[in-house]
Amino acid sequence: MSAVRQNGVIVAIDGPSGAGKSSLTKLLARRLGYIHIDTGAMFRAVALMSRRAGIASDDDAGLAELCRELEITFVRDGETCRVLANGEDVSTEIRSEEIGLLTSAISARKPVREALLTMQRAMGAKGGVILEGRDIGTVVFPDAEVKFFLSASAEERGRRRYLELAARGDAATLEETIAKVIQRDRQDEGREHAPLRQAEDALPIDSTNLSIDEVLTVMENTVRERLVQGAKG
Ligand SMILES: Nc1ncnc2c1ncn2[C@@H]1O[C@H](COP(=O)(O)OP(=O)(O)OP(=O)(O)O)[C@@H](O)[C@H]1O
Ligand SMILES: Nc1ccn([C@H]2C[C@H](O)[C@@H](COP(=O)(O)O)O2)c(=O)n1
Repeated sequence: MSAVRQNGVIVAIDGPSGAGKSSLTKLLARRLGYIHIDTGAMFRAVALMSRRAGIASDDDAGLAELCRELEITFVRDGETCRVLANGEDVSTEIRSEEIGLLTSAISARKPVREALLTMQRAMGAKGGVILEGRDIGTVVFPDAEVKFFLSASAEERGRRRYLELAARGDAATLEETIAKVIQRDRQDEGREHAPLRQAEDALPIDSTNLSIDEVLTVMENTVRERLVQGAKG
């Protein structure tokens, strides 16, 4: 356990698309009174702003300039958290499947990762935070006191995403959705910079056959045990 941070420990939750990271991070943050940092939303905001600016996903100079001018902030709105890009609420627009796929390409670019790495470390340095993403426990905060790697089968993650899309009126089929999940897994795992992988000291949780509440119980108990261990020194 590293030196005690000002506001509590840092919790890292990494894993592939549709594993349940955002759902569990929101619930765990509420239970612990911690701040939820959705790093995927930050990459999505960059992707959205790059598309608006007509910057190609492989234009590293253009993306670097965009990130230098971009301020991403999270603001609480009741039970939800809104994502602002230069003060504009982009919470809904960044969630489209089109932006999701563009984000996977954008997030592979080194200038984007370097810029968001600096922002994420600044957001979480004092602790009392839960960051969810693909590289939190391996790159952003390798010294995080608690790390989880949350996964589920591609079929189960595709099913979950399919239900989400159907609820939004999206006509994508289950087979198409599973294929897109697998495509994004390959892109996130196969990229050169900060690929998706489980940190050696992360607790793996396979949620394929677990409810959200069952996963939450494992996570909360683990964090609280680490907090007690840390308090003992
Ligand atoms: N253990 C679970 N059992 C059943 N459904 C789940 C479980 N975990 C999450 N879900 C559902 O799966 C969908 C995707 O969850 P969530 O958005 O939290 O995943 P994610 O890992 O953050 O995905 P992404 O990285 O693509 O944003 C949501 O509708 C959520 O309610
Ligand atoms: N720390 C992170 C978080 C996200 N990404 C990439 C991976 C996804 O392709 C995309 C969107 O993430 P999501 O909102 O679906 O969790 O952003 C990353 O590379 N590193």
